[in-house]
Amino acid sequence: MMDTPHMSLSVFSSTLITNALIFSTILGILSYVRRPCQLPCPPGPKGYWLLGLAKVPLIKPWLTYIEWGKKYGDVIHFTRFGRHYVVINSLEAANGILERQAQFTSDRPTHSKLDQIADFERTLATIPYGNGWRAYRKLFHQNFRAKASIEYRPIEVKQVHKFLNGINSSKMSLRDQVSTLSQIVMFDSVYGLEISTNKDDMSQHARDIIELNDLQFIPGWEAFKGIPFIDLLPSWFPGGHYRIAHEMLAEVFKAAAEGPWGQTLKAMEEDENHSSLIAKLLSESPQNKSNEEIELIKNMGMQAVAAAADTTMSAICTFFLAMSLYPDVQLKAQQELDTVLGRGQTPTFDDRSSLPYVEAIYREVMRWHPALPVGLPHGCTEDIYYKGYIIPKGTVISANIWAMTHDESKFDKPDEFIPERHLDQKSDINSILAYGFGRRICAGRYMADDTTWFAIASILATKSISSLPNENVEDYFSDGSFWIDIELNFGCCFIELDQESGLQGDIAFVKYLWSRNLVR
Ligand code: HEM
Repeated sequence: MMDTPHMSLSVFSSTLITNALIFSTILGILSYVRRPCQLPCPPGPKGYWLLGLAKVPLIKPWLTYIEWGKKYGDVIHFTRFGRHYVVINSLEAANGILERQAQFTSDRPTHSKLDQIADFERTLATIPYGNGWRAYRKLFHQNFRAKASIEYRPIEVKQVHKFLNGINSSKMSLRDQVSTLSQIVMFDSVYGLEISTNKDDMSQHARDIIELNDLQFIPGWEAFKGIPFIDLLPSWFPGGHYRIAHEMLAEVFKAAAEGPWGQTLKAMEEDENHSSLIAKLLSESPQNKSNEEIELIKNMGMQAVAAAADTTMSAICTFFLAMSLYPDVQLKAQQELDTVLGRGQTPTFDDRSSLPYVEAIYREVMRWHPALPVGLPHGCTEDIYYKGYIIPKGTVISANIWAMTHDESKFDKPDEFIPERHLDQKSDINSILAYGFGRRICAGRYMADDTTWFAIASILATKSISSLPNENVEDYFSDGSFWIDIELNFGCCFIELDQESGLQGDIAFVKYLWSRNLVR
């Protein structure tokens, strides 16, 4: 077989299925045999004997899980290639599993050989639970907790004002401008560096991380990782593309960590007034810093930029979309701003508590279209129990944040954008479900909260958003784990899928690797 894009996809896919079937049957038997059987797993779609579900939903999967939930309940279990998956559809169950049993549900499913090839230990979001995660999370927390995040506000103000000044004259699309804003705030804060567009090399590396990772967040898609020896397959062999993709990720992680790091060290040498988080951390007792500590700081910078890139962009783009569709909401917010601040005045962070309607808009943005509708997958390190069911050790657990923020029993007309629903609620960041759960809750949420709120308030105070061309809201959103492309060209989710099938996802993934010349 030739190592070429011209290889027939049908031959490829049938071989892939055969291999997957053999491997997964073995895995299925092993996992079935070792599965504790005193209690049943939660109900869910069964798929094939031992193999489990051949197909998992890849197109807006959160909607399929809501449908499954109507049949199976709010905790759904399925297996794929011998791996156990649980999807949680309700806040009550998320509290019972991810919060109250957090000591056993705070892992990430990144223990395979492929995960090691990808170097997932470099990012806090993907490093397995344990001492490595604790040290990394501690460093992140010290620099991005509520109090520390206040330090970045002057940069947020500067960059949001720059964004507003350029918004009408920029040659970039609105999405690219918002994407640039989301990243520049982080580059400036962490490294003291400015990017001019989201197409800059440094910026592109951060986005490549997101793109290569996108499907990994969808429950069941990454089940192939458990197939024995998959990391050893040559690139031309069916399934060999997974190794290539994971090697690519390692390269991208490295480039994203080393590039801005090197530039910051240079800037520190050349400019004695250079200020940034990295410079601050390096100047604190530099002689006592071990190589491990230096690596951790370096990786934290890369993680911060990558984590902020598409999430913050998604939230701000969602805000633009909502304002274009709900002009009355926009008017009401502008009246509040005019009354509290005076017409044409831009807000400051000190004004936040005096602007309850603007606050409600921010909270509704986070509810209406959460940036990561199925969050990031948690891993289960022990057998745990919930309402008479067992969730076996090793299960990949996903919180369907979308289902929780569109729960009709809690939110009247959940598909509509109604900020008023938050007006009499206590303003507590920890109640924003879009930031996730338990010990793996978003480590950058205070800064994300500041940046997103400040952008929303400043845009409302200075601009009027007119209507966007498309009537169908869902058309503005991509199908994968990340959201939104205002121009409808699916910039966030790198694969357009036309069928709800795991195999289609694999084929689309191979096509993507070919199209980017990533298959060698
Ligand atoms: C609107 C913007 C953002 C949203 C909606 C968001 C959402 C999330 C979610 C859902 C998770 C997974 C939580 C879980 O596993 O249950 C997460 C993890 C994470 N986020 Fe954010 N995020 C945002 C912005 C940011 C920013 C700006 C940073 C960096 C300063 C950041 C850093 C992280 C990190 C490091 C993790 C991994 C934490 C861990 O695994 O221990 N995020 N985020």
